[in-house]
Amino acid sequence: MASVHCNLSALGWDDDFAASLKPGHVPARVTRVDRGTCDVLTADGELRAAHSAALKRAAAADPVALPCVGDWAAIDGDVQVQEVLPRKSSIVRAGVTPGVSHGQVLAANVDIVYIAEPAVPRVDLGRIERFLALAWESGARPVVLITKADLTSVDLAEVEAAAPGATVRAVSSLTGEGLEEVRLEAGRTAVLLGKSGAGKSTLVNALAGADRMATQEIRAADGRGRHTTVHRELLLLPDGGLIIDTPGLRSIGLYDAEEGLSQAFSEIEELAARCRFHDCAHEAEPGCAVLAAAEEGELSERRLASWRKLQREALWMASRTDARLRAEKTREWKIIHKSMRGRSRP
Ligand SMILES: Nc1nc2c(ncn2[C@@H]2O[C@H](COP(=O)(O)OP(=O)(O)OP(=O)(O)O)[C@@H](O)[C@H]2O)c(=O)[nH]1
Ligand SMILES: [Zn+2]
Repeated sequence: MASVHCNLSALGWDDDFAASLKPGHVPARVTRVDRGTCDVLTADGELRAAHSAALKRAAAADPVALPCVGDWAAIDGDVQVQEVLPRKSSIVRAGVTPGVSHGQVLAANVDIVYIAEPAVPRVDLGRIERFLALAWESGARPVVLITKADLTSVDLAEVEAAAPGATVRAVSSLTGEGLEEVRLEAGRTAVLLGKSGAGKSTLVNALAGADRMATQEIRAADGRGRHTTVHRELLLLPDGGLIIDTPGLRSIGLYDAEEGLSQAFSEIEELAARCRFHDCAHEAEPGCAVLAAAEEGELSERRLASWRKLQREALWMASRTDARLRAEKTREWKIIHKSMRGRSRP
C-alpha cells in the first residue's frame, strides 16, 4: 500500500482526499474531460473512465458535480466515475447560458494559479486584475507571470501595484529567464490562465522539456518506475509538479467573486473601511477615504476605475444568478435561523 500511496501523493493526493473516499472506490486524478468520459491517472497508470448513472443523476441536479480537470474522481471496479471528491479549490468563471448565470469550473484542486500576461504589445493591467479576482476567489495562490520578457523590458513595479499580495515575475520561454522560479514542488498543482497567445503552451513545453505529450515516469518510493502517458490538460512535469494548461479564454466573467475582488483590491478595501459612512458608495460622499486617496494621488485613477468596473460586473452577475438557487439559499438560511431562535427560547 505504501508505494501506491506514494504514487498518489505525486499526483497531489493527500489525507483530506483519502478521508472522503468511500470503501471500494479507487482514487483517480482527472487529466482531461470529454462528454460522458474523462481521462484519469491512477496509481496504476492512465485510464479512461465513463460517468456512472449515479454521477449523471447528481450532475442533472447540479452541473458542478461533473468532473473537471484536476478533480479527484472516485472510480469503481467498472472504471466508472461514481463521484467527484470534495474540491480543495476550484477556478470558477461565469458560465454563459442566456438569462441565467451559473458557475463553470475550469480547474480543480489547484495550489497555484499562474496568470500569464504577455509583455507585448503591452501589459494589460485590467486583465491581470480580473484574473487575480478569479484566482483569489479560488483559494489558490496567484502568481503573475509576464511572459515573452525577452521582447521588451518590463516594469514589474507597475504590475506589482496592480497585484497586491501576489508574486509577480518576468519570464521568457525562449531564453529561460525566470523559469527556475516557476518550478513546482512534487505533488503541487498549478493552472495556467491567460488570453490566447499569451504563451501558455510554450511555457508548459519549456517546463516539461522536450518530452511533453510523450511517456512520462511517475517514480514510486520503492524505486519501481511506472510509465504513464500524460497528455493534454493536466500534465505531470519531469521534476514532480502538475500543471494544467487551459485554452486561451476569450471571456472570463467573474462569478461569485466578491471575496476575490476584495483581495485583488485589498488596498482599496482598506481605504473603504475608513470612510465616514459605512455604506459609502465612494462616489461623492463626504469623508470618503477612497476618493480622498484618489485625489491625493495615493490611489491611481486607473486602479479605482478598474475596481469599480469589476464590482459592477460582479453585482450584475449576482443579480442574474438563478433565482431558484437564491430562493433555496434564503429558505435554508431561514430554517437555520428559526432553529437557532427556537434553541435560545426557554
Ligand atoms: N519571443 C517569445 N515568444 C514567445 C514566448 N512564448 C511564446 N511565444 C510565442 O507566442 C505565440 C503564442 O504562444 P502560445 O504558447 O501558443 O500561446 P498560448 O497562450 O498557449 O495560446 P492559446 O493556446 O491560444 O491559448 C507563439 O508564436 C510563441 O512562439 C517567449 O517567451 N518569447
Ligand atoms: Zn467612500
